[in-house]
Amino acid sequence: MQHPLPLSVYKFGGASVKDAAAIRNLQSIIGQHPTEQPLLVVVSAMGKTTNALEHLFQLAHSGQDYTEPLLALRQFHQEVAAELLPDAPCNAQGHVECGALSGLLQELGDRLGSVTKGDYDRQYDQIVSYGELLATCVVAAATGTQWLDIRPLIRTDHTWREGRVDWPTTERNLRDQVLPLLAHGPVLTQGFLGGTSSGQTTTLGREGSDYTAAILAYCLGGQSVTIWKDVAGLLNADPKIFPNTVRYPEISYQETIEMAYYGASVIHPKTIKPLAVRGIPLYVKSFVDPTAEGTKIHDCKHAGLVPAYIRKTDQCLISFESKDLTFISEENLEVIFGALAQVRLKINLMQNSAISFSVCTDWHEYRLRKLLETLREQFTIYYNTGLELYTIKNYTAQAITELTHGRELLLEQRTRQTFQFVSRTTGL
Ligand SMILES: Nc1ncnc2c1ncn2[C@@H]1O[C@H](COP(=O)(O)OP(=O)(O)O)[C@@H](O)[C@H]1O
Ligand SMILES: N[C@@H](CC(=O)OP(=O)(O)O)C(=O)O
Repeated sequence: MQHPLPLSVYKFGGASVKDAAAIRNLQSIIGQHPTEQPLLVVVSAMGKTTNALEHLFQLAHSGQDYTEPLLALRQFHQEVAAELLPDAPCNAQGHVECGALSGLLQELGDRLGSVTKGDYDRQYDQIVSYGELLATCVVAAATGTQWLDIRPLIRTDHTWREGRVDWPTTERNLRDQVLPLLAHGPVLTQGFLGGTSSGQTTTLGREGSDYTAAILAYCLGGQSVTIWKDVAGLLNADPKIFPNTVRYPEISYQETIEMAYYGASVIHPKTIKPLAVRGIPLYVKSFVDPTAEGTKIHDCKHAGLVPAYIRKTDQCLISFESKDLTFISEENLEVIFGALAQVRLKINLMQNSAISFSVCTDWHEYRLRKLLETLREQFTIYYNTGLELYTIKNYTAQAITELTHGRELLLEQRTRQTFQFVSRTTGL
């Protein structure tokens, strides 16, 4: 079944649903969408709920008491629901009836109670996914949109915490199940979530709701995706870190993919590819000023973009030296790459010299420990933690001088468009 009019996909992240006032603002934004045009809305967990769920899961997994933080999470959702739905009836416990909210909160408590030792990543997904389920329940009730459980539709493999999408099955599921619903008005669903063939919940990687919006637009033939943020659009740097930022009115998929890859946290790195493949434009707009222009990301050419600055914190620089002072050969590199892939440490930057090979990765203590266990026999390994990785895209000599001034550079690298360095954390 094909929808007769072009479909728009809107995505609202944690900041845009952080409390009742933010959800009313969301309601006003979707209310301005032409009623005759199909709209699919993707919503993330409210505010910092995903962090709170991670914390709850860690407590449960390590056998510690989680009663208070669970109560706080319950109360937060119930209070927001009560504020948004003042006329709704209350249940036997005195909580406002808000779709499946009470049932989901009960389920979350039960699941936390049955967390067992081991099997960390699979159990993480079963718990942390409640953020999006709870948020969509509240937002759908408040906005009168159709609530959709996305987990049986976005099919992934069993890579817990970073499910890999089975595109043909997902496309078939979405077309069969979602297109008929869109004919009856806006549909609202969860970002970040998927499900396996055996019906278990997976997550798509932290901050993965942008990616969900792209999956939906790709599979359903969307005409555009709009992600609503607390910034004016895609800027040349994170305004929370760098002063005097500049907005890009339009920018290519290619430039954006590179910025996201280097760590610009405004867009999840996996978001762009599905959109580029089907030529679907991505708009980044401000939920604070919804009529402002924002940024259009599409297939365009531009000359002379201003330099973009990206900082990745919590970095670790690992250096491998061959024990017998032989050269770093292809055989050695194969072993190192294999071990990095096995422990799921992603390389953010790498460099080799005759007897040493260095990689900069995100800091994950447990994964690094496993890496050291695997490679200790074969290599002498040094590592530094508490580092930052800076990238300047489309750099100028002046941009490099200003950013590196007064810093000790542990490693630097330059291509024609990109300058990167690793330094100790000092702040800007
Ligand atoms: N290049 C950039 N342009 C705009 N915002 C950026 C950029 N890089 C990082 N950010 C940060 O991204 C934030 C918005 O993304 P995020 O917090 O993930 O939103 P949400 O979770 O609400 O979807 C902004 O508040 C800003 O601090
Ligand atoms: N709630 C998830 C997924 C997500 O994308 O969130 P946000 O849109 O708020 O970045 C997370 O915090 O990782």
